[in-house]
Amino acid sequence: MDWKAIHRWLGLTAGTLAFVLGLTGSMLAFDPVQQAWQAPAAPRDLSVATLVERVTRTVPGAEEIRHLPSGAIVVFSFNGDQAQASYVNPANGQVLGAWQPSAPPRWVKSLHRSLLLGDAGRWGAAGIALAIGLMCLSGLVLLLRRMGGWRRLVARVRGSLAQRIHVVVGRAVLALLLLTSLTALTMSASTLGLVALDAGADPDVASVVPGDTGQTAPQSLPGAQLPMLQGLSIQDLRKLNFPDSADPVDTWKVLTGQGEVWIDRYSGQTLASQDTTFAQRLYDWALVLHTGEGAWPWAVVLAFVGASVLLFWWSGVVMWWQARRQAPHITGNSPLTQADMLIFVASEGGSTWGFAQALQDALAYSGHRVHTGALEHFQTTAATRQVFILAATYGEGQAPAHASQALERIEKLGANSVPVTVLGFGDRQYPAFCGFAEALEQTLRAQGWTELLPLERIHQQSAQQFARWGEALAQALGEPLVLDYVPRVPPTTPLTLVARQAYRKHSGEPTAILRFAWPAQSAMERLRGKGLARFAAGDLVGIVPPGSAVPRFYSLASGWADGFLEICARQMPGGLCSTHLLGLQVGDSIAAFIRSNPGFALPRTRRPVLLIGAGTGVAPLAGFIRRNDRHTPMHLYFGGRDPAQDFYFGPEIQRWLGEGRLASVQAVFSRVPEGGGYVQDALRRDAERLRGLVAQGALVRVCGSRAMAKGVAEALDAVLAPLQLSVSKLKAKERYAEDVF
Ligand SMILES: Cc1cc2nc3c(=O)[nH]c(=O)nc-3n(C[C@H](O)[C@H](O)[C@H](O)COP(=O)(O)O)c2cc1C
Repeated sequence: MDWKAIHRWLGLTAGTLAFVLGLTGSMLAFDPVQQAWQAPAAPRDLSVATLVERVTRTVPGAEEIRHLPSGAIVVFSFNGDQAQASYVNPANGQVLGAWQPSAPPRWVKSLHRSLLLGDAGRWGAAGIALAIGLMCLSGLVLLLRRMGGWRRLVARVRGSLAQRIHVVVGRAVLALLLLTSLTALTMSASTLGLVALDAGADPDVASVVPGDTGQTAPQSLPGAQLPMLQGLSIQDLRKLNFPDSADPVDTWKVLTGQGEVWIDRYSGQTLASQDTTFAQRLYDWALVLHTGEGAWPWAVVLAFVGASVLLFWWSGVVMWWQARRQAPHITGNSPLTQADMLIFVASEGGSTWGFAQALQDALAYSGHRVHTGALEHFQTTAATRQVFILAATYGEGQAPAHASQALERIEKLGANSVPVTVLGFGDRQYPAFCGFAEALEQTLRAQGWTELLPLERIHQQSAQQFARWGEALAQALGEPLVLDYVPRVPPTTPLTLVARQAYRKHSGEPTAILRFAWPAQSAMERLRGKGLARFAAGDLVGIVPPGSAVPRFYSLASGWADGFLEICARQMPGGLCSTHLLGLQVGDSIAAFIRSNPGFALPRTRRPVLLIGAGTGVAPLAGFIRRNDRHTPMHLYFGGRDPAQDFYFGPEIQRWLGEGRLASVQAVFSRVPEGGGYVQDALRRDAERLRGLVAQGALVRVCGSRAMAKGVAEALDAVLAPLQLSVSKLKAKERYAEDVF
């Protein structure tokens, strides 16, 4: 079943009306809260008989006593021709003031119940309640799929702001919202007459007038002397009707949660009783659960649930809009049966379609007929010469929703001689990096499909990595091929260089720590989301060099709170961006934007933190240490080549040690005698100590080249084996994150 389509379709249609119900529901929820404040609640141990006695004294002509869900007591009376309803203090019967039926304006109620459309509207409102229930169910399925199962349901949420809001709010209120929609349906069923709640006609009862004594009119028993009322606690009473003074055969009528009872006004005997039906009890429960009547703390919860619909609706629409913007608009698609090159895509957020378009354009440019489609349509035709699968991974190594059946489909199809090449898209911060692409690769090979290129895995939609894959592809095809993927670049802000510290002036590639300032922003600009986004150490700054549309990303060595933006840039041979950066003079500007890297950010923690970095990879780690005002025990392992050349942040590191921001540092250098080798060698030597830190719950952050990160992971796997732990287990617990380049 396509849960996503159901969820999205319902959200965009019924969701907009659900937003109205949520808003009005929230407003209505204030009523029980206000009611609870209006009059004192009756004490628990008060008997109805005592209350009747007090009321008879203070309210002449009392006809009815109601015990409101809020706990307050209201007495209805007739004073001459004047009907009155007053709050009464149950402790002494004193009249407190006139009773106001209900505070919220009628139209709010009417909008909530029937959209101001009478009976047809009631059906509409019930339909929306049903739709909300279905959205809750489909939402749960999608939530589980996104997070990767029940066990990971509470894990940190990733994605765009709208996605995070949708998921976080969903986790908090899904069950409550489902309950609200079910209770609404229960209530609608009775209002629409689908179930009968009437207990049936009142029994035909009458008080028996005692035999004529010949002198006076027969005396009614005062309410205070009725045995039934003496034994009835006010907590159980809902409503008590006094016998009509003008009708000698009228009776007392008592309504409780259990049912109705009629009492003879002379003898105090019970004349008849009627039990509450199951349907009535159900309705009563639904009423309390849906309205919070008589349970003001619950009403407050309901107000939040109502308001959450607003957030759902807004974030849902934004998510839909974002997905639409990224939706596949493949241009220049050839018909499947005529294409010699097929591209199949599996994407959740839509970005992989952009890569497919670049591949399609490049292949078409070299004269191929190319067809691009979604992976669930995987197939080959007589014309097919090559197949490429571009697949993103979600959840814990899962397929994007639309391609959830693709593996099974491929398993059922027999292989033929057409080579199928898989290109995975993912993020190294997830334990199952490109897990779905790997599963596809395995299945295809097991089925006997050949390949033009082995599986390649693209980290964080890297345009550079994709271009390198394109070069390998061009070589394998024996054709000139240029993959020109132009990512969508957010608006940039000019940053001005305010300081630079150069390293390696004499040998090796020049490197510099560059510090930038950003233009001042007014509060209004910030509100409108203009200017540089706030950032923390470990987030990325995207820099668009002049003459290119493709940004390069650098890890940030500072946070917004530091008041400057700092990176450590190394000259890449022939690198457009690094040449630009290293050529900057103080006062020059660059065009930049922020990309958050939430998986790598360091949460506030008291646990020990193990920071492992090599070369310029120490930059984000330096940013973490710089902000460590709380003196969390941070331990740094730094790997360089030569302390005279590339001990980046060396003097600062010494200072941070002295200030207690850094608990210890192990710096090793691979190109000098007795330098200590590589950083992974230092880890192996410190195995015992590291096991101790990890056993204390340490968080680990690793930053550096891909080869270095691999070496570190292997070394730590060996170190942690005696603890029955591994890097992938720590990753799954979100205790280990890498930032590799
Ligand atoms: C909620 C969520 C879960 C993800 N799970 C994984 C994962 O388990 N493994 C992985 O390698 N990448 C994972 N990613 C990263 C995406 O696969 C990666 O960003 C990909 O480029 C997105 O492509 P798309 O926009 O076409 O869907 C996840 C991303 C999100 C937002």
